[in-house]
Amino acid sequence: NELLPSEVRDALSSALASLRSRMTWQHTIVIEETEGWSSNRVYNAVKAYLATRINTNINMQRLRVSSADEPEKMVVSMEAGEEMTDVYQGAEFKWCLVTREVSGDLNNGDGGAREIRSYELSFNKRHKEKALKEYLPFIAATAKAIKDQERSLSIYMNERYDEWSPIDLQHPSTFDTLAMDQKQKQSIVDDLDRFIKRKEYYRKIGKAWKRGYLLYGPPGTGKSSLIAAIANHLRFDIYDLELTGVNSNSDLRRLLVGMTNRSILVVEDIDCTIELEQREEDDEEDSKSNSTEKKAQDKVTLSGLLNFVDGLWSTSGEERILIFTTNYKERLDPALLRPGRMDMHIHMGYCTTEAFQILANNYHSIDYHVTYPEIEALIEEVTVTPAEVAEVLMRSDDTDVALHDLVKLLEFKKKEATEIKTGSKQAEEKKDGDEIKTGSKQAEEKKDANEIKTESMEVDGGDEIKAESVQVEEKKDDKEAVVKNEFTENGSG
Ligand SMILES: Nc1ncnc2c1ncn2[C@@H]1O[C@H](COP(=O)(O)OP(=O)(O)OP(=O)(O)O)[C@@H](O)[C@H]1O
Ligand SMILES: [Mg+2]
Repeated sequence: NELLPSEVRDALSSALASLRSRMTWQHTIVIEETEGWSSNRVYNAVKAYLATRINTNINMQRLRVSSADEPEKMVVSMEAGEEMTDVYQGAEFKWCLVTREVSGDLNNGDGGAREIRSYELSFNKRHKEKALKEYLPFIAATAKAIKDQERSLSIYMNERYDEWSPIDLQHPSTFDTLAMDQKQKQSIVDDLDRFIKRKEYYRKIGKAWKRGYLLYGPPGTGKSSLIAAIANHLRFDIYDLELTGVNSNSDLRRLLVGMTNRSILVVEDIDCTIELEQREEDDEEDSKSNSTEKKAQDKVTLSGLLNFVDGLWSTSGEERILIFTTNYKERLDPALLRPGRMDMHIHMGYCTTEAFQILANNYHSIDYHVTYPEIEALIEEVTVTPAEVAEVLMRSDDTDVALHDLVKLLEFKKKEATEIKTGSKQAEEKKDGDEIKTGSKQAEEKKDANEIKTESMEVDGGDEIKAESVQVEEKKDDKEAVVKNEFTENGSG
Protein backbone atom coordinates (compact mmCIF):
# COMPACT_ATOMS: atom_id res chain seq x y z
CA ASN A 1 0.00 0.00 0.00
CA GLU A 2 2.83 2.32 0.70
CA LEU A 3 4.69 1.69 -2.50
CA LEU A 4 1.66 1.29 -4.81
CA PRO A 5 -1.54 3.21 -4.07
CA SER A 6 -4.74 1.26 -4.74
CA GLU A 7 -5.61 3.37 -7.82
CA VAL A 8 -2.32 2.43 -9.40
CA ARG A 9 -2.86 -1.22 -8.55
CA ASP A 10 -6.33 -1.20 -10.10
CA ALA A 11 -5.06 0.40 -13.24
CA LEU A 12 -2.25 -2.09 -13.43
CA SER A 13 -4.44 -5.15 -12.98
CA SER A 14 -6.95 -4.03 -15.58
CA ALA A 15 -4.10 -3.38 -18.00
CA LEU A 16 -2.84 -6.89 -17.32
CA ALA A 17 -6.28 -8.37 -17.87
CA SER A 18 -6.68 -6.65 -21.19
CA LEU A 19 -3.19 -7.74 -22.19
CA ARG A 20 -4.06 -11.33 -21.29
CA SER A 21 -7.29 -11.25 -23.26
CA ARG A 22 -5.43 -9.83 -26.20
CA MET A 23 -2.98 -12.68 -26.00
CA THR A 24 -5.57 -15.48 -25.90
CA TRP A 25 -6.53 -15.62 -29.55
CA GLN A 26 -9.06 -18.33 -29.08
CA HIS A 27 -12.82 -18.15 -29.09
CA THR A 28 -15.06 -21.14 -28.40
CA ILE A 29 -18.65 -22.00 -29.29
CA VAL A 30 -20.31 -24.87 -27.46
CA ILE A 31 -22.94 -26.97 -29.20
CA GLU A 32 -24.64 -29.35 -26.80
CA GLU A 33 -26.41 -32.55 -27.74
CA THR A 34 -29.64 -31.56 -26.04
CA GLU A 35 -31.39 -28.31 -25.43
CA GLY A 36 -33.52 -28.83 -22.38
CA TRP A 37 -35.27 -32.11 -23.12
CA SER A 38 -35.30 -31.90 -26.87
CA SER A 39 -32.39 -32.68 -29.10
CA ASN A 40 -30.37 -29.86 -30.54
CA ARG A 41 -30.64 -29.81 -34.31
CA VAL A 42 -27.40 -27.91 -34.68
CA TYR A 43 -25.61 -30.75 -32.89
CA ASN A 44 -27.02 -33.26 -35.36
CA ALA A 45 -26.11 -31.05 -38.28
CA VAL A 46 -22.53 -30.72 -37.03
CA LYS A 47 -22.32 -34.47 -36.60
CA ALA A 48 -23.51 -35.12 -40.16
CA TYR A 49 -21.21 -32.45 -41.54
CA LEU A 50 -18.11 -33.63 -39.68
CA ALA A 51 -18.70 -37.16 -40.94
CA THR A 52 -17.89 -35.84 -44.41
CA ARG A 53 -14.68 -34.22 -43.18
CA ILE A 54 -13.27 -37.07 -41.16
CA ASN A 55 -11.44 -38.66 -44.08
CA THR A 56 -9.22 -35.63 -44.44
CA ASN A 57 -8.25 -35.66 -40.76
CA ILE A 58 -5.68 -38.37 -40.63
CA ASN A 59 -4.54 -37.47 -37.12
CA MET A 60 -7.57 -38.83 -35.39
CA GLN A 61 -6.82 -41.99 -33.51
CA ARG A 62 -10.26 -43.11 -32.49
CA LEU A 63 -13.49 -43.01 -34.46
CA ARG A 64 -17.06 -43.98 -33.74
CA VAL A 65 -19.13 -45.92 -36.25
CA SER A 66 -22.87 -46.26 -35.93
CA SER A 67 -25.99 -46.76 -38.00
CA ALA A 68 -29.54 -45.62 -37.41
CA ASP A 69 -31.33 -47.97 -39.82
CA GLU A 70 -29.67 -50.27 -42.34
CA PRO A 71 -26.26 -51.51 -41.21
CA GLU A 72 -24.66 -50.74 -44.56
CA LYS A 73 -25.48 -47.06 -44.07
CA MET A 74 -22.71 -46.37 -41.61
CA VAL A 75 -22.07 -43.03 -40.02
CA VAL A 76 -18.51 -42.31 -38.96
CA SER A 77 -18.16 -39.77 -36.19
CA MET A 78 -15.68 -38.47 -33.66
CA GLU A 79 -14.96 -40.21 -30.43
CA ALA A 80 -15.13 -38.19 -27.22
CA GLY A 81 -11.90 -36.37 -26.50
CA GLU A 82 -10.75 -36.38 -30.12
CA GLU A 83 -10.02 -33.26 -32.07
CA MET A 84 -10.14 -32.42 -35.72
CA THR A 85 -9.48 -29.37 -37.83
CA ASP A 86 -11.58 -28.06 -40.68
CA VAL A 87 -10.57 -25.24 -42.99
CA TYR A 88 -13.34 -23.06 -44.35
CA GLN A 89 -12.56 -20.16 -46.68
CA GLY A 90 -9.01 -20.01 -45.45
CA ALA A 91 -9.99 -19.90 -41.77
CA GLU A 92 -9.07 -22.74 -39.45
CA PHE A 93 -11.76 -24.23 -37.22
CA LYS A 94 -10.95 -26.76 -34.54
CA TRP A 95 -13.58 -29.23 -33.40
CA CYS A 96 -13.50 -31.23 -30.21
CA LEU A 97 -16.07 -33.61 -28.80
CA VAL A 98 -16.34 -33.35 -25.00
CA THR A 99 -18.55 -35.16 -22.57
CA ARG A 100 -19.72 -34.14 -19.15
CA GLU A 101 -21.75 -35.91 -16.52
CA VAL A 102 -24.86 -34.35 -15.16
CA SER A 103 -26.71 -35.70 -12.19
CA GLY A 104 -30.11 -37.06 -13.12
CA ASP A 105 -33.34 -35.36 -12.29
CA LEU A 106 -34.50 -37.14 -9.15
CA ASN A 107 -38.11 -36.04 -9.57
CA ASN A 108 -38.18 -37.58 -12.97
CA GLY A 109 -37.50 -41.00 -11.57
CA ASP A 110 -34.49 -41.83 -13.73
CA GLY A 111 -32.19 -41.22 -10.80
CA GLY A 112 -28.83 -41.97 -12.34
CA ALA A 113 -26.41 -39.55 -13.87
CA ARG A 114 -26.27 -39.14 -17.58
CA GLU A 115 -23.65 -38.05 -20.02
CA ILE A 116 -24.07 -35.01 -22.19
CA ARG A 117 -21.95 -34.63 -25.26
CA SER A 118 -21.12 -31.40 -26.90
CA TYR A 119 -19.04 -30.20 -29.78
CA GLU A 120 -16.70 -27.38 -29.00
CA LEU A 121 -15.73 -25.19 -31.90
CA SER A 122 -12.60 -23.12 -31.38
CA PHE A 123 -11.16 -20.55 -33.72
CA ASN A 124 -9.16 -17.40 -33.80
CA LYS A 125 -11.39 -14.70 -32.47
CA ARG A 126 -10.96 -12.55 -35.54
CA HIS A 127 -13.04 -15.23 -37.29
CA LYS A 128 -15.94 -14.90 -34.86
CA GLU A 129 -18.14 -13.11 -37.37
CA LYS A 130 -17.32 -15.65 -40.04
CA ALA A 131 -18.01 -18.58 -37.72
CA LEU A 132 -21.45 -17.39 -36.70
CA LYS A 133 -22.65 -15.81 -39.91
CA GLU A 134 -21.09 -18.09 -42.51
CA TYR A 135 -19.50 -21.28 -41.24
CA LEU A 136 -22.36 -22.53 -39.06
CA PRO A 137 -25.05 -21.71 -41.66
CA PHE A 138 -22.87 -23.49 -44.22
CA ILE A 139 -22.77 -26.55 -41.96
CA ALA A 140 -26.56 -26.46 -41.54
CA ALA A 141 -27.06 -26.26 -45.31
CA THR A 142 -24.60 -29.08 -45.97
CA ALA A 143 -26.30 -31.29 -43.40
CA LYS A 144 -29.67 -30.59 -44.97
CA ALA A 145 -28.35 -31.50 -48.41
CA ILE A 146 -26.93 -34.75 -47.02
CA LYS A 147 -30.25 -35.59 -45.43
CA ASP A 148 -32.16 -34.85 -48.63
CA GLN A 149 -29.76 -37.04 -50.55
CA GLU A 150 -30.19 -39.96 -48.18
CA ARG A 151 -33.95 -39.74 -47.93
CA SER A 152 -35.62 -42.34 -50.11
CA LEU A 153 -38.17 -40.93 -52.54
CA SER A 154 -41.78 -41.98 -52.80
CA ILE A 155 -44.26 -42.19 -55.59
CA TYR A 156 -47.87 -41.58 -54.56
CA MET A 157 -50.82 -42.85 -56.53
CA ASN A 158 -54.51 -42.14 -56.12
CA GLU A 159 -55.79 -45.67 -55.96
CA ARG A 160 -58.83 -44.54 -54.04
CA TYR A 161 -60.64 -41.55 -55.44
CA ASP A 162 -59.54 -39.08 -52.78
CA GLU A 163 -56.48 -40.61 -51.14
CA TRP A 164 -52.81 -41.00 -51.99
CA SER A 165 -51.02 -44.25 -51.31
CA PRO A 166 -47.23 -44.16 -51.39
CA ILE A 167 -44.68 -46.72 -52.47
CA ASP A 168 -40.90 -46.34 -52.58
CA LEU A 169 -39.62 -44.78 -55.76
CA GLN A 170 -36.55 -46.68 -56.78
CA HIS A 171 -36.27 -45.65 -60.38
CA PRO A 172 -32.57 -45.53 -61.28
CA SER A 173 -33.05 -43.09 -64.15
CA THR A 174 -30.85 -40.00 -63.92
CA PHE A 175 -29.90 -37.27 -66.35
CA ASP A 176 -26.66 -39.16 -66.96
CA THR A 177 -28.41 -42.32 -68.07
CA LEU A 178 -31.12 -40.54 -70.01
CA ALA A 179 -30.59 -40.89 -73.74
CA MET A 180 -31.46 -37.63 -75.39
CA ASP A 181 -29.93 -34.68 -77.15
CA GLN A 182 -27.21 -33.25 -74.89
CA LYS A 183 -28.22 -29.64 -75.49
CA GLN A 184 -31.86 -30.35 -74.77
CA LYS A 185 -30.92 -32.29 -71.64
CA GLN A 186 -28.75 -29.43 -70.41
CA SER A 187 -31.49 -26.91 -71.03
CA ILE A 188 -33.86 -28.95 -68.84
CA VAL A 189 -31.32 -29.29 -66.03
CA ASP A 190 -30.58 -25.56 -66.21
CA ASP A 191 -34.27 -24.74 -66.15
CA LEU A 192 -34.81 -26.90 -63.06
CA ASP A 193 -31.81 -25.46 -61.24
CA ARG A 194 -32.86 -21.91 -62.04
CA PHE A 195 -36.37 -22.63 -60.82
CA ILE A 196 -35.15 -23.99 -57.49
CA LYS A 197 -33.07 -20.89 -56.81
CA ARG A 198 -35.91 -18.47 -57.45
CA LYS A 199 -37.93 -18.47 -54.25
CA GLU A 200 -37.58 -14.72 -53.74
CA TYR A 201 -38.31 -13.99 -57.36
CA TYR A 202 -41.62 -15.85 -57.33
CA ARG A 203 -42.56 -14.15 -54.08
CA LYS A 204 -41.78 -10.77 -55.55
CA ILE A 205 -43.86 -11.24 -58.68
CA GLY A 206 -46.67 -12.73 -56.62
CA LYS A 207 -46.91 -16.02 -58.48
CA ALA A 208 -47.09 -19.58 -57.23
CA TRP A 209 -43.60 -21.06 -57.04
CA LYS A 210 -44.31 -23.73 -59.63
CA ARG A 211 -43.14 -24.81 -63.03
CA GLY A 212 -45.03 -26.79 -65.65
CA TYR A 213 -43.57 -29.12 -68.26
CA LEU A 214 -45.37 -30.78 -71.13
CA LEU A 215 -43.57 -33.91 -72.34
CA TYR A 216 -44.66 -35.22 -75.69
CA GLY A 217 -43.47 -37.91 -78.04
CA PRO A 218 -44.18 -41.48 -79.13
CA PRO A 219 -44.31 -44.36 -76.62
CA GLY A 220 -40.93 -45.62 -75.45
CA THR A 221 -38.99 -42.42 -75.99
CA GLY A 222 -38.27 -41.82 -72.31
CA LYS A 223 -41.01 -39.54 -71.00
CA SER A 224 -41.48 -41.55 -67.81
CA SER A 225 -37.70 -41.97 -67.52
CA LEU A 226 -37.29 -38.20 -67.72
CA ILE A 227 -39.82 -37.71 -64.92
CA ALA A 228 -37.87 -40.13 -62.73
CA ALA A 229 -34.63 -38.35 -63.62
CA ILE A 230 -36.15 -35.01 -62.60
CA ALA A 231 -37.33 -36.52 -59.30
CA ASN A 232 -33.89 -37.97 -58.62
CA HIS A 233 -32.17 -34.73 -59.58
CA LEU A 234 -34.30 -32.54 -57.32
CA ARG A 235 -34.94 -35.22 -54.68
CA PHE A 236 -38.68 -34.55 -54.99
CA ASP A 237 -41.46 -37.08 -54.41
CA ILE A 238 -43.78 -37.88 -57.30
CA TYR A 239 -47.58 -37.72 -57.16
CA ASP A 240 -48.89 -39.70 -60.09
CA LEU A 241 -52.43 -38.46 -60.60
CA GLU A 242 -54.84 -40.74 -62.44
CA LEU A 243 -57.50 -38.22 -63.38
CA THR A 244 -60.00 -40.78 -64.64
CA GLY A 245 -60.11 -42.12 -61.09
CA VAL A 246 -61.11 -38.75 -59.66
CA ASN A 247 -64.87 -38.32 -59.52
CA SER A 248 -65.32 -34.70 -58.63
CA ASN A 249 -63.56 -31.42 -58.16
CA SER A 250 -63.88 -31.72 -54.41
CA ASP A 251 -61.97 -35.03 -54.52
CA LEU A 252 -59.38 -33.41 -56.73
CA ARG A 253 -59.00 -30.56 -54.28
CA ARG A 254 -58.58 -33.00 -51.42
CA LEU A 255 -55.87 -34.85 -53.33
CA LEU A 256 -54.02 -31.66 -54.17
CA VAL A 257 -54.19 -30.38 -50.61
CA GLY A 258 -52.78 -33.73 -49.48
CA MET A 259 -49.58 -33.26 -51.45
CA THR A 260 -46.38 -32.36 -49.66
CA ASN A 261 -44.07 -29.52 -50.56
CA ARG A 262 -41.15 -30.04 -52.90
CA SER A 263 -42.98 -32.55 -55.04
CA ILE A 264 -43.90 -33.30 -58.64
CA LEU A 265 -47.47 -33.69 -59.78
CA VAL A 266 -47.62 -35.95 -62.85
CA VAL A 267 -50.61 -36.48 -65.12
CA GLU A 268 -49.77 -39.01 -67.83
CA ASP A 269 -51.46 -39.35 -71.23
CA ILE A 270 -53.58 -36.24 -70.91
CA ASP A 271 -54.86 -36.61 -74.46
CA CYS A 272 -56.87 -39.67 -73.57
CA THR A 273 -57.68 -39.16 -69.92
CA ILE A 274 -59.52 -35.90 -69.72
CA GLU A 275 -60.86 -32.83 -71.46
CA LEU A 276 -59.26 -29.50 -70.90
CA GLU A 277 -62.36 -27.34 -70.63
CA GLN A 278 -65.92 -28.29 -70.10
CA ARG A 279 -67.78 -28.42 -73.41
CA GLU A 280 -70.68 -26.03 -73.69
CA GLU A 281 -72.88 -28.64 -75.37
CA ASP A 282 -72.39 -30.79 -72.32
CA ASP A 283 -73.83 -28.07 -70.14
CA GLU A 284 -76.85 -27.62 -72.34
CA GLU A 285 -77.57 -31.29 -72.50
CA ASP A 286 -77.17 -31.78 -68.81
CA SER A 287 -79.15 -28.81 -67.65
CA LYS A 288 -82.36 -30.82 -67.96
CA SER A 289 -82.35 -31.65 -64.32
CA ASN A 290 -80.64 -29.93 -61.43
CA SER A 291 -78.70 -32.92 -60.21
CA THR A 292 -77.12 -33.72 -63.56
CA GLU A 293 -76.24 -30.08 -64.03
CA LYS A 294 -74.48 -30.08 -60.71
CA LYS A 295 -72.66 -33.22 -61.70
CA ALA A 296 -71.50 -31.65 -64.95
CA GLN A 297 -70.19 -28.60 -63.16
CA ASP A 298 -68.32 -30.80 -60.76
CA LYS A 299 -66.70 -32.77 -63.56
CA VAL A 300 -62.95 -32.76 -63.37
CA THR A 301 -61.21 -30.91 -66.18
CA LEU A 302 -57.61 -30.05 -66.91
CA SER A 303 -58.31 -26.34 -66.67
CA GLY A 304 -60.00 -26.97 -63.32
CA LEU A 305 -56.86 -28.76 -62.25
CA LEU A 306 -54.67 -25.88 -63.42
CA ASN A 307 -56.82 -23.34 -61.60
CA PHE A 308 -56.74 -25.35 -58.38
CA VAL A 309 -53.02 -25.72 -58.66
CA ASP A 310 -52.56 -21.97 -59.09
CA GLY A 311 -54.79 -21.18 -56.15
CA LEU A 312 -53.54 -23.79 -53.72
CA TRP A 313 -49.89 -23.65 -54.57
CA SER A 314 -49.61 -19.90 -54.39
CA THR A 315 -50.63 -20.04 -50.74
CA SER A 316 -48.52 -22.99 -49.67
CA GLY A 317 -45.31 -21.41 -50.88
CA GLU A 318 -42.87 -24.21 -51.48
CA GLU A 319 -41.59 -25.28 -54.86
CA ARG A 320 -43.73 -27.61 -56.96
CA ILE A 321 -43.44 -29.10 -60.39
CA LEU A 322 -46.28 -30.07 -62.68
CA ILE A 323 -45.70 -32.49 -65.55
CA PHE A 324 -48.17 -33.52 -68.24
CA THR A 325 -47.31 -36.21 -70.77
CA THR A 326 -48.90 -37.14 -74.04
CA ASN A 327 -48.13 -39.28 -77.05
CA TYR A 328 -50.07 -36.98 -79.37
CA LYS A 329 -49.39 -33.32 -78.90
CA GLU A 330 -51.50 -32.51 -81.95
CA ARG A 331 -54.55 -33.95 -80.24
CA LEU A 332 -54.35 -31.64 -77.28
CA ASP A 333 -56.75 -28.80 -76.81
CA PRO A 334 -54.97 -25.69 -78.15
CA ALA A 335 -55.91 -23.94 -74.92
CA LEU A 336 -53.37 -26.10 -73.10
CA LEU A 337 -50.63 -25.15 -75.55
CA ARG A 338 -51.21 -21.44 -75.09
CA PRO A 339 -48.23 -19.58 -73.63
CA GLY A 340 -48.38 -19.47 -69.86
CA ARG A 341 -50.16 -22.78 -69.41
CA MET A 342 -47.08 -24.97 -69.50
CA ASP A 343 -43.70 -23.29 -69.08
CA MET A 344 -41.72 -25.65 -71.27
CA HIS A 345 -42.70 -28.07 -74.02
CA ILE A 346 -40.24 -30.94 -74.24
CA HIS A 347 -40.20 -33.18 -77.26
CA MET A 348 -38.96 -36.72 -76.65
CA GLY A 349 -38.05 -38.05 -80.06
CA TYR A 350 -36.84 -41.22 -81.70
CA CYS A 351 -33.35 -42.52 -81.04
CA THR A 352 -30.53 -40.40 -82.43
CA THR A 353 -26.87 -41.40 -82.73
CA GLU A 354 -26.13 -39.36 -79.63
CA ALA A 355 -28.88 -41.12 -77.70
CA PHE A 356 -27.63 -44.49 -78.92
CA GLN A 357 -24.13 -43.77 -77.60
CA ILE A 358 -25.52 -42.96 -74.17
CA LEU A 359 -27.56 -46.17 -74.13
CA ALA A 360 -24.57 -48.27 -75.25
CA ASN A 361 -22.56 -46.67 -72.49
CA ASN A 362 -25.31 -47.36 -69.93
CA TYR A 363 -25.76 -50.99 -70.80
CA HIS A 364 -22.28 -52.05 -71.89
CA SER A 365 -19.94 -49.33 -70.56
CA ILE A 366 -18.41 -48.73 -73.96
CA ASP A 367 -17.55 -45.60 -75.89
CA TYR A 368 -16.79 -47.26 -79.19
CA HIS A 369 -17.22 -50.52 -81.07
CA VAL A 370 -16.52 -51.62 -84.65
CA THR A 371 -20.25 -51.69 -85.38
CA TYR A 372 -20.69 -48.01 -84.47
CA PRO A 373 -20.38 -46.51 -87.98
CA GLU A 374 -22.89 -49.00 -89.32
CA ILE A 375 -25.32 -48.52 -86.45
CA GLU A 376 -25.08 -44.76 -86.56
CA ALA A 377 -25.71 -44.65 -90.30
CA LEU A 378 -28.76 -46.88 -89.88
CA ILE A 379 -30.13 -44.87 -86.94
CA GLU A 380 -30.04 -41.74 -89.10
CA GLU A 381 -32.26 -43.52 -91.59
CA VAL A 382 -34.83 -45.43 -89.57
CA THR A 383 -37.19 -44.58 -86.76
CA VAL A 384 -36.47 -46.60 -83.68
CA THR A 385 -37.33 -45.70 -80.09
CA PRO A 386 -34.73 -45.58 -77.32
CA ALA A 387 -36.83 -48.25 -75.60
CA GLU A 388 -36.40 -50.62 -78.55
CA VAL A 389 -32.66 -49.99 -78.68
CA ALA A 390 -32.40 -50.43 -74.90
CA GLU A 391 -34.30 -53.69 -75.08
CA VAL A 392 -31.92 -55.18 -77.67
CA LEU A 393 -28.83 -53.95 -75.83
CA MET A 394 -30.09 -55.56 -72.64
CA ARG A 395 -30.69 -58.95 -74.21
CA SER A 396 -27.09 -60.09 -73.99
CA ASP A 397 -24.21 -59.40 -71.64
CA ASP A 398 -21.90 -59.97 -74.58
CA THR A 399 -21.36 -56.57 -76.17
CA ASP A 400 -20.56 -58.03 -79.61
CA VAL A 401 -23.72 -60.10 -79.65
CA ALA A 402 -25.92 -57.25 -78.44
CA LEU A 403 -24.58 -54.76 -80.97
CA HIS A 404 -24.88 -57.21 -83.85
CA ASP A 405 -28.47 -57.87 -82.80
CA LEU A 406 -29.05 -54.15 -82.91
CA VAL A 407 -27.66 -53.96 -86.43
CA LYS A 408 -30.08 -56.72 -87.43
CA LEU A 409 -33.03 -54.88 -85.89
CA LEU A 410 -32.11 -51.63 -87.62
CA GLU A 411 -31.63 -53.34 -90.98
CA PHE A 412 -35.00 -54.98 -90.60
CA LYS A 413 -36.62 -51.65 -89.85
CA LYS A 414 -34.95 -50.05 -92.82
CA LYS A 415 -36.23 -52.78 -95.13
CA GLU A 416 -39.69 -52.42 -93.68
CA ALA A 417 -39.65 -48.65 -94.13
CA THR A 418 -38.56 -48.75 -97.78
CA GLU A 419 -41.26 -51.32 -98.50
CA ILE A 420 -43.85 -48.97 -97.10
CA LYS A 421 -42.48 -46.02 -98.99
CA THR A 422 -42.57 -47.76 -102.35
CA GLY A 423 -45.89 -49.41 -101.67
CA SER A 424 -47.51 -46.41 -100.03
CA LYS A 425 -50.12 -46.14 -102.80
CA GLN A 426 -51.28 -49.67 -102.14
CA ALA A 427 -51.00 -49.11 -98.44
CA GLU A 428 -53.58 -46.39 -98.66
CA GLU A 429 -56.10 -48.89 -99.98
CA LYS A 430 -54.98 -51.75 -97.87
CA LYS A 431 -55.95 -51.88 -94.23
CA ASP A 432 -52.99 -53.95 -93.15
CA GLY A 433 -52.39 -53.03 -89.51
CA ASP A 434 -48.71 -53.64 -88.88
CA GLU A 435 -47.35 -51.94 -91.94
CA ILE A 436 -49.44 -48.86 -91.47
CA LYS A 437 -48.46 -48.68 -87.87
CA THR A 438 -44.75 -48.35 -88.62
CA GLY A 439 -45.51 -46.01 -91.47
CA SER A 440 -47.59 -43.74 -89.33
CA LYS A 441 -44.98 -43.68 -86.63
CA GLN A 442 -42.56 -42.27 -89.12
CA ALA A 443 -45.12 -39.89 -90.46
CA GLU A 444 -45.82 -38.60 -86.98
CA GLU A 445 -42.20 -37.92 -86.32
CA LYS A 446 -42.03 -35.72 -89.38
CA LYS A 447 -45.30 -34.10 -88.49
CA ASP A 448 -44.11 -33.27 -84.98
CA ALA A 449 -41.17 -31.47 -86.46
CA ASN A 450 -43.44 -29.25 -88.49
CA GLU A 451 -45.51 -28.25 -85.49
CA ILE A 452 -45.66 -24.95 -83.69
CA LYS A 453 -42.19 -23.95 -82.53
CA THR A 454 -41.74 -24.11 -78.79
CA GLU A 455 -39.05 -23.25 -76.30
CA SER A 456 -37.61 -26.70 -76.59
CA MET A 457 -35.55 -28.14 -79.38
CA GLU A 458 -37.27 -30.18 -82.02
CA VAL A 459 -35.79 -32.91 -84.15
CA ASP A 460 -35.26 -32.92 -87.88
CA GLY A 461 -37.89 -31.48 -90.16
CA GLY A 462 -38.89 -32.30 -93.73
CA ASP A 463 -41.94 -31.85 -95.86
CA GLU A 464 -41.49 -34.47 -98.52
CA ILE A 465 -43.62 -37.11 -96.83
CA LYS A 466 -46.09 -34.70 -95.35
CA ALA A 467 -48.85 -35.39 -97.85
CA GLU A 468 -48.37 -39.07 -97.31
CA SER A 469 -48.30 -38.66 -93.57
CA VAL A 470 -51.70 -37.06 -93.41
CA GLN A 471 -53.16 -39.96 -95.34
CA VAL A 472 -51.66 -42.56 -93.10
CA GLU A 473 -52.69 -40.61 -90.01
CA GLU A 474 -56.29 -40.69 -91.06
CA LYS A 475 -56.13 -44.41 -91.55
CA LYS A 476 -54.70 -44.82 -88.13
CA ASP A 477 -57.31 -42.65 -86.48
CA ASP A 478 -60.03 -44.72 -88.04
CA LYS A 479 -58.55 -47.79 -86.48
CA GLU A 480 -58.11 -46.20 -83.10
CA ALA A 481 -61.59 -44.84 -82.68
CA VAL A 482 -61.31 -45.64 -78.98
CA VAL A 483 -59.22 -42.57 -78.37
CA LYS A 484 -61.09 -39.29 -78.25
CA ASN A 485 -60.02 -37.05 -81.06
CA GLU A 486 -61.20 -33.55 -80.28
CA PHE A 487 -58.62 -31.73 -82.30
CA THR A 488 -56.35 -32.68 -85.12
CA GLU A 489 -54.71 -30.62 -87.77
CA ASN A 490 -56.47 -32.32 -90.61
CA GLY A 491 -59.83 -32.07 -88.94
CA SER A 492 -60.67 -35.76 -88.86
CA GLY A 493 -62.16 -37.55 -85.95
N1 LIG B 1 -34.49 -41.55 -73.62
C1 LIG B 1 -34.25 -42.69 -72.95
N2 LIG B 1 -33.12 -42.84 -72.22
C2 LIG B 1 -32.88 -43.97 -71.54
N3 LIG B 1 -33.70 -45.03 -71.53
C3 LIG B 1 -34.83 -44.95 -72.25
C4 LIG B 1 -35.16 -43.78 -72.98
N4 LIG B 1 -36.33 -43.98 -73.59
C5 LIG B 1 -36.72 -45.20 -73.25
N5 LIG B 1 -35.83 -45.80 -72.45
C6 LIG B 1 -35.94 -47.17 -71.92
O1 LIG B 1 -37.18 -47.69 -72.32
C7 LIG B 1 -38.06 -47.93 -71.25
C8 LIG B 1 -39.41 -47.29 -71.53
O2 LIG B 1 -39.28 -45.89 -71.55
P1 LIG B 1 -40.32 -44.90 -70.85
O3 LIG B 1 -41.25 -45.66 -70.01
O4 LIG B 1 -39.55 -43.82 -70.21
O5 LIG B 1 -41.05 -44.36 -72.15
P2 LIG B 1 -42.31 -43.40 -72.25
O6 LIG B 1 -41.94 -42.34 -73.20
O7 LIG B 1 -42.74 -43.00 -70.89
O8 LIG B 1 -43.38 -44.34 -72.91
P3 LIG B 1 -44.99 -44.26 -72.80
O9 LIG B 1 -45.41 -43.14 -73.69
O10 LIG B 1 -45.42 -45.59 -73.30
O11 LIG B 1 -45.32 -44.03 -71.37
C9 LIG B 1 -37.40 -47.32 -70.03
O12 LIG B 1 -37.54 -48.13 -68.92
C10 LIG B 1 -35.94 -47.21 -70.43
O13 LIG B 1 -35.25 -48.36 -70.03
MG1 LIG C 1 -44.49 -43.37 -69.76
